[in-house]
Amino acid sequence: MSMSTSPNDAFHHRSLSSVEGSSPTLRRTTTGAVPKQLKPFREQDVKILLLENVNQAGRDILHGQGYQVEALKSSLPEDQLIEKIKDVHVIGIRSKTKLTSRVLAAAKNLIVIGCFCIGTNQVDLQYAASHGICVFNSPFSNSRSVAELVIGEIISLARQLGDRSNEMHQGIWNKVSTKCWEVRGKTLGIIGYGHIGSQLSVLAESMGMDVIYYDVVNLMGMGNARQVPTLDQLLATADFVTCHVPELPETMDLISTHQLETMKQGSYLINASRGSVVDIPALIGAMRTGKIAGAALDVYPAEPAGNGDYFNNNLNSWAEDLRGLKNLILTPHIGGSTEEAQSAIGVEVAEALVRYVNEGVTVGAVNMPEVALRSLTMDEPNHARVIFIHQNVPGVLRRVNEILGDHNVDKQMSDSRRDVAYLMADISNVREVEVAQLYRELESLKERIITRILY
Ligand SMILES: NC(=O)c1ccc[n+]([C@@H]2O[C@H](COP(=O)([O-])OP(=O)(O)OC[C@H]3O[C@@H](n4cnc5c(N)ncnc54)[C@H](O)[C@@H]3O)[C@@H](O)[C@H]2O)c1
Ligand SMILES: O=C(O)[C@H](O)COP(=O)(O)O
Repeated sequence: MSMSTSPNDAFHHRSLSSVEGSSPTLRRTTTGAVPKQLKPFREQDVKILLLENVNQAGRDILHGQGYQVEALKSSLPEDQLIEKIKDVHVIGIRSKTKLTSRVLAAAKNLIVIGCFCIGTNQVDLQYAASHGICVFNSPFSNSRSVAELVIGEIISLARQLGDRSNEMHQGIWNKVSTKCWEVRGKTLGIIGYGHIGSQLSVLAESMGMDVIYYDVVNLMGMGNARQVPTLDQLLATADFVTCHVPELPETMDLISTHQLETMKQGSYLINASRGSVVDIPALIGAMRTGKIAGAALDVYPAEPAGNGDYFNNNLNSWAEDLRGLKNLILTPHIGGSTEEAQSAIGVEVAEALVRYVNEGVTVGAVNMPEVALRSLTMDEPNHARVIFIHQNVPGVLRRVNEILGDHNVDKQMSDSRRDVAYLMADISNVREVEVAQLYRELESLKERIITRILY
């Protein structure tokens, strides 16, 4: 049957969503049945691609819904990603997979992205929003893990633990105390006092450190920690400087030659935020002169796609210079890699994806307005939930409500964020043929980005 000839057929095939140029593939569960929850399609038709070894706890939740889940251990090169993303309705990634506008343009069926991590800099959030693709992350489930790693690094740098351990592995006994320090009484300077920075502040104070921090926002300090007005003041005062800012144009090379010169002689630098935040050639220079006595890096401008890949000059031209430095701890982006953090993130993001796919709820989204209506129950038979993502321009709500006005609208919520608006409405006592008509009318509005009708 041709899809364009039958309203029912168009409705069936497009009941999850319609994106310009997509090939609709999803169908409803059973014709005419009273849904227990809003399930607009057979769950087994929902295709999910998970990259970068998303935790089992998250995979179990998605499998538990009956979705088709393909999980890969590493990220994919762009050409392979473009091929794979064409088909899927949901993609789950971590920090390495770059979802650029070029990649997303190929994702014709995609309705939602789950970042199973904190950072969302790897996704073109604006492009995604303007194409009706919702993005979720896990804003703080790995914050504690990062803070604990940094505490370990502060002590390791102060005691040159990495070097002593390497020497012992080579059979060399080298017992030294020169330039090895207690951390008690030393000053920790935290750049970016958000979820991670503030956790770290508490842990550092409990070891007897003085804590200062610099942030673009005015924030209350934990314990005795105090905010300083300028980055230069922090750099000139701290014995240990640690970066916990997001990747933004303003944080690119936040620590470069001038900042390293401003730091105290023999101080230490830690970066577990993003690789773009520290100018690594400048750091190499400062460590060679002894200005910086030690450093710990967990993140790099370019990172290998998966385990077993090389970290060398082919990836970053200075990698081998870096590897030759003393008292430098290099870790492969493991700040958030603990069992606790990964399973918590897996559950949190997978649940957000399920809520979005099944109920259209955007609470916690990072690029869409946050909209929720309570779940429908058995007491509300023959309901349909209309989701209309549209351009945020005057007059659309009036036109949408003219269309919905022929039905009994039980509840409705609408909100906007920048250029994109999200409307959700539950209508009752609606027959399938009416829903199909409703769908077509909403789709005909020129401001429409995506229409979904869940029933
Ligand atoms: N290494 C890892 O595995 C790992 C794990 C989690 C997060 N991260 C990175 O750490 C970053 C910080 O995480 P978070 O959860 O603490 O984020 P957050 O958003 O809670 O805090 C970031 C803080 O940085 C501040 N900030 C922004 N721009 C700034 C600037 N130019 N100068 C000073 N302060 C600035 C913000 O105001 C905010 O208070 C994340 O964006 C992510 O990139 C890395
Ligand atoms: O943004 C984050 O949460 C961290 O950088 C961790 O990223 P990962 O999940 O890729 O290890």
